[in-house]
Amino acid sequence: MTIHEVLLSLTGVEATYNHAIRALSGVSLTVRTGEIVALLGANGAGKSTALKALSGLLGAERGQITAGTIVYDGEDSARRSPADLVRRGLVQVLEGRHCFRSLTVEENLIVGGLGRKAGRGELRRELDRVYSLFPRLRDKRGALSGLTSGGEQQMTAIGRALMARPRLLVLDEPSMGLAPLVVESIFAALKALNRDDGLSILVAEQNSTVALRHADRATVLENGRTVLEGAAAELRERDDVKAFYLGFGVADAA
Ligand SMILES: Nc1ncnc2c1ncn2[C@@H]1O[C@H](COP(=O)(O)OP(=O)(O)OP(=O)(O)O)[C@@H](O)[C@H]1O
Repeated sequence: MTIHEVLLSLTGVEATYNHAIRALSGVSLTVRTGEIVALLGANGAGKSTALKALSGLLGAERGQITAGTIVYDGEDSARRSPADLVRRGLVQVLEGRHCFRSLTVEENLIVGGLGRKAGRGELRRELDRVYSLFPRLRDKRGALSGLTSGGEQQMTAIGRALMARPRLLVLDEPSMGLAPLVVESIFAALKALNRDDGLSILVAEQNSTVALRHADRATVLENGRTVLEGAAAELRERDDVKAFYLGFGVADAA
């Protein structure tokens, strides 16, 4: 996949909740078109807050950006509403695989395409694309989402985001609580989207092993601050990185 211009950049972003709790104190990261970037860090490092800041969702949790800049597609993202950012192709899959539990899998997917003026034929083709990425969803398309497995709900949440035709897909811990084989199939689908459709992806993960295996680059947060940034292949090889930042013990890192 060819990597082009900068699609998203955060520079020195600081953020608080309720004007009191400092959650970010200097986050910088870049995503270029055609890239998969992993945002890594331990529990509470600030990954979710950084994602909410860049997709305009922080305000919904009484959060505020207090310093720094966020530029998406050449524009200050603070000047755009979350819905506007979605229309411009910045689509986020929230942590916790939110699905409309009383809608079927297929209805959930269709909801993702409603914000666009797509004809029936186009919607059908996009549904088929989602089903070819996640064949389990085709089998379960008539089932109520609330009655499907955790992995199927995560696939539905990702599929719904894809129906909005993102340019930058942002995911918050897609591996959370899922069996290793399911996690692999989700990351394999993300990789295929990146390779075949040129989709740019920013994925926050505590599971740094799987994220570093699939990403081009990674940014590591610690206590709300970017402490490291580099090619995923290089970070994968560095034992100090694994031991100090990525939650591996020294024995695991060896
Ligand atoms: N809605 C909120 N209100 C107040 N404080 C919050 C809120 N959400 C997160 N925080 C705090 O902000 C800090 C960063 O949390 P955040 O959820 O961004 O980290 P994270 O890296 O995504 O962690 P995790 O992997 O556990 O989700 C933490 O100290 C957390 O307690």
